[in-house]
Amino acid sequence: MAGPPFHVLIVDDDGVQCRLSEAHVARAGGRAEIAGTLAAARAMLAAAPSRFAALFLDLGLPDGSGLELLRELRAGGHSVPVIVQTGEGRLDRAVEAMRAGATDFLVKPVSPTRVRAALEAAIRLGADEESKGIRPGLSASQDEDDPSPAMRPVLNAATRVARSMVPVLLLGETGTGKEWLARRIVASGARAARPFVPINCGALPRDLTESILFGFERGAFTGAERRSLGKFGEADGGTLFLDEVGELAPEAQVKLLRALQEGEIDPIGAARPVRVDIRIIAATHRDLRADVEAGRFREDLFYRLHVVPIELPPLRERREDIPSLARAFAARNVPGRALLPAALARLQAHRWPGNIRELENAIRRACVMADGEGLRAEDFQLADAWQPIPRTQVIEPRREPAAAAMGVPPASAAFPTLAQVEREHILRALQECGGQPTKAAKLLGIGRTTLYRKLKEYGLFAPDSAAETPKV
Ligand SMILES: Nc1ncnc2c1ncn2[C@@H]1O[C@H](COP(=O)(O)OP(=O)(O)OP(=O)(O)O)[C@@H](O)[C@H]1O
Repeated sequence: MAGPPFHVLIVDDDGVQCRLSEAHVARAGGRAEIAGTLAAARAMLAAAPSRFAALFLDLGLPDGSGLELLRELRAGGHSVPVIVQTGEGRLDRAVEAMRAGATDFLVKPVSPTRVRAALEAAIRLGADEESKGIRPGLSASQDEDDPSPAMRPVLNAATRVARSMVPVLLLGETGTGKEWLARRIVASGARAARPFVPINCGALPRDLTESILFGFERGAFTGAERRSLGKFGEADGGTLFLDEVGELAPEAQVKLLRALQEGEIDPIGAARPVRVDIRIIAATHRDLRADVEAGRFREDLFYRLHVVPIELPPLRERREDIPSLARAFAARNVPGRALLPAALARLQAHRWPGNIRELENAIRRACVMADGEGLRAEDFQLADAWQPIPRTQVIEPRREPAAAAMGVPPASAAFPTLAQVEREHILRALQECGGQPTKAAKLLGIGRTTLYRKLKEYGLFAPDSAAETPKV
């Protein structure tokens, strides 16, 4: 790395590990200093608090855990980037380290490229903070001024991870704002000005997954007329948002794991691997742990992604946020149009199976339909939600087609639109199969992914559909 020489403190009692880390620091253009105990590290940091551009911190030290030192540093307002190193199988400690304010964590044995990427990112982070002052974390916006009790821990967790490099896994039903939160996290971190590349893993065609993710060289295969960077290449230096990560095919899971572990990728047709420096934020509405148990998702990949899980509550559990969100969406559509009290009451009473996305769509539609000054309760045609279906329970037949359900355009009652018919037909298939999506997909002659997409499109995802994940 170019620039003036910098100092890195290696806190580790393992001589071999110290030499390895020292070599990495030297290769990156820095100078390493070594502390074999917590006491030595404390003394060195106290003597020259701003001497070190970064710390490598081992957790198991002769006189205690490295976490103690990390906590002391953060409690004292010290923001030096700290790269924690843990032994294999100690990912629980990594979560703790992250919560204590670690910048990144490496699981030993760790590849040299991964160490180098971590070190360079840490130094950059430190330099950024020096020039800009410590970042305050997520900035406030309408619904964050006074968030609901359900959102408070979410926003706090987001603030904590914003400054670090650790992988974050965002959990929550469809439309709860997982991508929104991912962008907020990135916007207040050191990578704010770097690329944010979202990928919907559920929409990756199997045969093209590798080339879309990792890119290819010109002439790598018939039709490869130009070199392609791939999503990893595009996100280099920035953040990759892996949406619906639970939908990744098994082969793609292996490749993703390698990219995360090694910090390098193999574009198709490339002579050698390419080093990438990427922060990963993944999201899923599924119960990934159950997928691991059922053999659908690789356990090792799960642990790589699940370092800091943050769960977004469904909108029905944060009803206090509905007025501010609704007002913000209304203002975005037609500035100055007020939401009348009866309309707000109606919005607060609805179940919102499609969550914030459904609310946003409902407001957008109401803004188009309404002709008065303000939005009235009658301007919102909110369909009853599809209730979560216990497997044994049969859905009550719906009396009316849900014209205003998310994604279904309004139509005259006399002649339903194609979308309405499709929605009703899907509901009937689910009813026939006791609410099991896999069976319903078979019955409908479509793939499970297509069915999920349609359920999502029509706002039909049951609130605990993640728990209802079908068996493959
Ligand atoms: N707190 C918020 N303030 C304003 N808009 C929000 C907020 N949260 C979510 N949104 C908006 O709601 C919509 C849905 O959010 P988002 O796409 O992030 O959900 P998601 O959980 O990623 O959905 P999916 O699982 O379907 O991909 C987006 O248009 C987003 O901008």
